[in-house]
This record gives sequence, C-alpha cells and structure tokens, in this order.
Amino acid sequence: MAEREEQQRKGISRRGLFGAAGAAVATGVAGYAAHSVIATPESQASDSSGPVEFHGPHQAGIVTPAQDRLHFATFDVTAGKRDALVSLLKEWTAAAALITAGRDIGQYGAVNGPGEAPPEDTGEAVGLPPARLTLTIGFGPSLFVDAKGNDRFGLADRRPAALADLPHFIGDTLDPARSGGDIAIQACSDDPQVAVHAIRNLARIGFGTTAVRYSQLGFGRTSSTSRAQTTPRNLFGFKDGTNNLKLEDTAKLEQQLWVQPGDGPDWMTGGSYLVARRIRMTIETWDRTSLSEQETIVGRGKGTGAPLGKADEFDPIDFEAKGADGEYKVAKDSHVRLAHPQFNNGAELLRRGYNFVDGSDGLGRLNAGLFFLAYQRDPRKQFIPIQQQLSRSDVMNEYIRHVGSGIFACPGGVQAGSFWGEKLFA
Ligand SMILES: C=CC1=C(C)c2cc3[nH]c(cc4nc(cc5[nH]c(cc1n2)c(C)c5CCC(=O)O)C(CCC(=O)O)=C4C)c(C)c3C=C
Ligand SMILES: [Fe+2]
Repeated sequence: MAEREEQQRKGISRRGLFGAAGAAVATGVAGYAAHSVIATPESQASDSSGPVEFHGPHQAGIVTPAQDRLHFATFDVTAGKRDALVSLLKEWTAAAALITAGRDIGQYGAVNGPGEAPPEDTGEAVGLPPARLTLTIGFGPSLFVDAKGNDRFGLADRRPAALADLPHFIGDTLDPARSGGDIAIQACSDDPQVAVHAIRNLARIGFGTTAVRYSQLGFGRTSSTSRAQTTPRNLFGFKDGTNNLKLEDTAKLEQQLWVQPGDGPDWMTGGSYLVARRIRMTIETWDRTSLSEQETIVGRGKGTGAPLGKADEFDPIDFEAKGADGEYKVAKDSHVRLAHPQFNNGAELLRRGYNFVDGSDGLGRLNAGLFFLAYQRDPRKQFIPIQQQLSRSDVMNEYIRHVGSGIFACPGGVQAGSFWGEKLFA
C-alpha cells in the first residue's frame, strides 16, 4: 500500500526500467543526479529508447542529436487572463517532465484512476520507452502583442527585438492556417507514437486555455546535430545536414545559437530563436531532372554528399575552383554557395528539420516537402538575410515553395522546480 502511494505521488512509470530516473523528474528534485548517467551526447545519439534530460541550462530538443520523428504544433491562447496562461505553463511543464522521462501524466496516469473520470493520460504510450522524447517550447510575436496592437498578457515590453516579424520573401505563398501561433511546441522522438502522444496530451491539458492552430508530423530527420550521427537524406535524395552547427562545436554555439547576456531581455539568455517554414517540394518535377542538374542545383554530389570537385562529404567547399569549361564547380546560384556563411557575413544556423508527406494534392502529386526548423541567436542576422539571398537567386526555387511560416522565442532551459517561461512572466 505504502509503495502504491509512493508510486502515485511520483507519477506512473510506463515501464519499470526507467522508474528511478523518472521518479526524480516527477518530484522535480534531484533530477540531474538521476539522469546524469544517461545524458552524454554519444548515448543520446545511439540509444534510441532512453530518456533525454528535460532540465538543464538550455532546452532539450535543440542540440540534442536529432531524433527520427517530429510532431510540431502551434497553439493560440484562447483565454484572456494572464493567470490562466501561467497556470497552463506550469501544468504543461509538469506533464513534459513526466512524459520525457517515460512516465504517464498525472497522479494516476492512463489506467489507474477512478473509473468515473477521464484518464489523466490518454494511454497510447503505455508500454513504450521514452524514445528520446524532447519537448521544446517557443513564444510567438502574437503572444506579446496581437494583430490589433493589444498587449494581451502584459508582455508587450518583454518582446525581444530579435523576435522580429519575418518579412515577405520572394516566392512566399504562405497559408495563414499553417503559419504563426502564440506558442509552439516541438516534440521530437525516435518513436512517432511517443511524439504524437506528447502533443496530444499537451493539447488536451490546454483545452479551454489554448487551441491547436496547426500541427505537423515529420519523419526522417533532415539534419544531423551531432558528429556522432550520420547525415540523413531529404526527399530530393540528397544528404542534408552536412554543414550544420553541431553540439560538439561548443564555442560556435555560443556565437551562433544561444542568446547571450546583454543580447536582449534577460529572460531569453540561454535560449534561442526558432524559425519554422513548411516548404513544399515538387518532387515529381525534381524526379524528371537529370542527376548532373540536380547536383549542380545543390552544389554537392548526390551519392557522397561531397562538394562538387571534392571526394568526401566533409571536405571543405572550394568556391574558387573552376572546371575545364571555365565555370565554377560549385555554381554561382547553387544552394550551398548562397547559403554558406562565407556569403552571409559568417551567419550560420542549427537546422533540425524533417521530411513530410501529407497525402496527395488532388492533382496526382504528393503533398510532400521539408518542414524546415532552424535555431539561431538572432534571426535578423541569420535566417532573414540568408533566406533573402536564397529567395532571390537559389536555382532550387524552381522546385520548392514556402507555404507556412513561424518565428518563436525559445527561452533558456528549465530548472527543477521552475516552469516553461517562468522568467518571462516574472
Ligand atoms: C534559409 C535557410 C535555408 C532554407 C530555407 C533551406 C532549404 C532547403 N535546403 C535544402 C537542401 C539542402 N540544404 C543544404 C545546405 C544548407 N542549407 C542551408 C539553409 C537553408 N536551406 C544552409 C545554411 C546550408 C549549409 C550551407 C553550407 O554552409 O555549406 C544541403 C547540403 C548539405 C548540407 O550541408 O546540409 C542540402 C541538400 C532543401 C531541399 C531545402 C528546401 C526544401
Ligand atoms: Fe538548405
């Protein structure tokens, strides 16, 4: 009996194996000690069933070695009261700490509660391991000031300048129903059901305070965020994520990824800005393009992923090299040349996007593409100028179309006993 009470106090374990680590998270105490044995980059990249530490100086799900699956959702806050929003963020944080540790939500979880009430946890993850689930939160511009200029939650003067409204880029055909959102939550996991369970339960908890604006499933990570990972392929069949910021590049991450003290409001220190773009890829047209044309567009070989004119994927790109025809080997309007830091004032991104295929479009084509996610220290110096250059000149534009967009301020990490966005509302 005492054991059962103790179990209830700590949250229900989905499986006994991870019980000790999960219990530490559930109580919000000593979470670090319990998890420190499992949180090395190497084990996070290779053990696809284990948990990823939820607490820490930065939010998990940014430099965490990219998991295989995504469920991303943005939410509109439907309640008008700041207190209701703060309560929800506390509830979400408690739930997030439990499910990332592989535990059911609540005191009784999916199946141990009273028969008369809906279960506290929807149950589809019962028996599944944590599968490296990470949950990452970000706040959109509309949370601070709405479209009419109203300071909805007394946050207007806390909006960071770096949380800039994204400008219109050439070729943008954005669907408002797949853009924006007051709050974004990125769920990444090596098990799609675990990621879906997470967003579903957070949406359920938010009922009455938030409503899902849109959600996006993704598969086959299109980036590596650790040198311990191999580079995956996007739906054009090319290795994607070769030249990406990686968690091992600690000095560079401070320059390019993490918001530094003095960059803006203190609540964002240790955080990062997320830009999300739903990019439709007209893969049927691409599939009728010759191999050499495809490689010229990207600027890399399709098989090896090596820069054109080089042999190995990780060889540095030689932008000066010319072929016998006198043309640059890596063409002037190729994707990698235009996106490279050398042609963007040194700006880099941490990309961790996912492929998507959302059925077909009714015209005999797959509704497929890349759900592009990029984290950075300041979008005004990084995503915006890079995308301005790409939208003007990238030959890849013939095969892609940006149809959804969002920008979010993702605060620093959560400490045990605190909650998502606590410093923003302090
Ligand atoms: C604004 C930023 C970027 C958008 C939007 C974008 C879309 C996009 N990219 C690919 C495929 C590849 N991208 C590659 C490299 C690459 N892409 C960006 C930025 C954006 N891409 C950067 C900064 C880089 C790295 C450039 C460098 O420093 O060399 C590659 C090559 C492999 C790699 O290095 O990752 C591919 C392939 C698609 C299909 C796409 C939109 C659908
Ligand atoms: Fe790219």
